Amino acid sequence: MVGDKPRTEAYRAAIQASRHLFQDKVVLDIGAGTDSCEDHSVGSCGVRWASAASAPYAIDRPQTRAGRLTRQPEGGTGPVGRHPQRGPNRRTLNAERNGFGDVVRVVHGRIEDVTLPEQADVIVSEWMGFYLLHESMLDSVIVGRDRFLAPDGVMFPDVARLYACPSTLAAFHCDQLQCWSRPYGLDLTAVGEAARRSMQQAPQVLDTHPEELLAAPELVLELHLQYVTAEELAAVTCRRFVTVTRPGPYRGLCLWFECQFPDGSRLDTAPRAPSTHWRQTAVVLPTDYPLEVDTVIGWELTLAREADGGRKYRIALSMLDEDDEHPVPCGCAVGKCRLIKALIDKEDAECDEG
Ligand SMILES: C[S@@+](CC[C@H](N)C(=O)[O-])C[C@H]1O[C@@H](n2cnc3c(N)ncnc32)[C@H](O)[C@@H]1O
Repeated sequence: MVGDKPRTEAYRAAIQASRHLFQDKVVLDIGAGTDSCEDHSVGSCGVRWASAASAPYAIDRPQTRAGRLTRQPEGGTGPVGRHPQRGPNRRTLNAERNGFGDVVRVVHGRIEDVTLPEQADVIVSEWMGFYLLHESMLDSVIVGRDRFLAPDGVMFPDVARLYACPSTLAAFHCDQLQCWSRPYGLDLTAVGEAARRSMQQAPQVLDTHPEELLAAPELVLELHLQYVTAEELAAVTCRRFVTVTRPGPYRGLCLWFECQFPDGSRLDTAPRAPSTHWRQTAVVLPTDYPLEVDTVIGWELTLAREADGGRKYRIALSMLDEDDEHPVPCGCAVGKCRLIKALIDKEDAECDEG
């Protein structure tokens, strides 16, 4: 993840642009560690804000090998250092080698279980999973927010949005499915069909090209991290009708997200943005639907948390009939939807003027 430059740079730039939010503040980094080296001390984001905050707490789950990189006092097993008000502190090699050994307060534990001596002015976290919600730790961040964020505190990032768009999934189709049609003059389409069936069971993580998108992207979900609740994340259903702007075979829905920081900057994982480790996610349809420009198509996407209490989601995608009820407002080209949208836009403009 540290190697994911667009991700890490987005946090770095946003933190630098918001130094006033961190200056002399109590800051909590939930999930501060880096999984890759199992130094659950201070990851790439944490070390960057540590210099500005007066009390940066770096929290991550205890791992068996965490102690290896956590510096202990000569011959002892306890934490190093004791802050007069804030109590004992662990020093870690990451924090130390970046000059913040005495500043960062490392807490090993789940955010759900740890205790802190004070409330936080800012909560920083990089919690996003594939298509935002998959195996995401947002539920834990919500618990952390409710336990530790001061009433006028700030979430960092503060908004997250999930988008979806019908796609040809052309590159993916070529790599994973088409290759089975006539390799070496043999008809192996049965293997391709089986592969496509298995893809219905799980969303596919892949890089897509903007030219594979068949219509304008639609906003599926907008989360305001200050307020969102775990209950709201249990099941998300989105119905959309869109007008096709590019002809091609419709093979599935492409999903991606963006996160917005308090300074307005964004971490964008769209097909047009530099690739991140999240890439995009495809929900693959059972068969191809050839589409012409100006066709109106409808889809319904449901993301439902698995009943086992884990962090996984079940995704279902279905096609809607053009005559099914359209949401209001709807961005498609059907006359009725255009009219309603024009009326709503007019009312909004009048409100803004008034
Ligand atoms: C994406 S990684 C963090 C990356 C790191 N902040 C960086 O900048 O490189 C997410 C981290 O959250 C931690 N985590 C997941 N659930 C947690 C919880 N309930 N409490 C504390 N940490 C948690 C994981 O152990 C993992 O290290």
